[in-house]
Amino acid sequence: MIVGLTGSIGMGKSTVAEMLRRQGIPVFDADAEVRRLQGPGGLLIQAIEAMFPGTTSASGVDRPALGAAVFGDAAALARLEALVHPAVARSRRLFLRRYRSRPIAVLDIPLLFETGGHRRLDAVLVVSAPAWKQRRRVLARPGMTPAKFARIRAIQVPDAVKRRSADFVIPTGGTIGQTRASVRAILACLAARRGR
Ligand SMILES: CC(C)(COP(=O)(O)OP(=O)(O)OC[C@H]1O[C@@H](n2cnc3c(N)ncnc32)[C@H](O)[C@@H]1O)[C@@H](O)C(=O)NCCC(=O)NCCS
Ligand SMILES: Nc1ncnc2c1ncn2[C@@H]1O[C@H](COP(=O)(O)OP(=O)(O)OP(=O)(O)O)[C@@H](O)[C@H]1O
Repeated sequence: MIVGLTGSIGMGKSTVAEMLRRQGIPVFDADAEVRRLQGPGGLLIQAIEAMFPGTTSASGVDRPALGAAVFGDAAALARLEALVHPAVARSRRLFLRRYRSRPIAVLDIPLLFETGGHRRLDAVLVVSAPAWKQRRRVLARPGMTPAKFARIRAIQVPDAVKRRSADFVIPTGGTIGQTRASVRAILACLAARRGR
């Protein structure tokens, strides 16, 4: 069973992904893959430098600089995505091949709905918290500003739409313990579905 995990900025994807890993479930982390491809010696560095001059150095992509170039400029973001997404898709295929004998493998993909990947999955999990909590969490991050947060929110599929399209919503507005309990309940439900 291939299960997608997604949610908007700061909703708790990484936190839930870690909980799933602790249950022994393989989780593909699309964001980590992007970081690897853009990090020191990463495969995409040269192409990104050619497209966005001055945004890379020996230590890889200067993420705040690249973010400033693409968040708020739809055409620039589309060009970057056209470079990054096929490379991530390749790694995802390798991951799925590697874990194909497992009962469940999870794909943690921030842009699952934005890229239409949800159509090829057996189930989609969406992490969701009230907008004010999302805002408070994100603005507490170093380097984040209200303007940058607004630009990112504007290009993401809204939380309400994601929730409507989910097979399971994982509420992340409460305590970590509550989130962990709902993750466990969903895993039990997926196991029961598999057995049917
Ligand atoms: C522009 C980059 C370098 C900025 O990096 P930075 O560390 O400052 O931000 P980070 O990656 O943590 O993203 C911040 C938030 O924006 C969201 N976000 C990132 N890229 C996109 C995008 N193309 N569309 C919508 N939201 C996005 C993330 O999910 C996250 O919620 C980086 O986000 C990037 O390379 N994005 C393009 C690749 C991509 O689409 N990645 C997302 C999923 S694979
Ligand atoms: N009940 C909860 N469930 C999940 N996260 C919680 C909860 N309560 C508080 N948090 C906090 O909210 C933050 C969520 O951040 P996390 O990095 O998991 O989000 P994300 O969706 O992966 O973000 P991004 O899209 O920016 O990568 C963490 O700091 C986490 O500790």
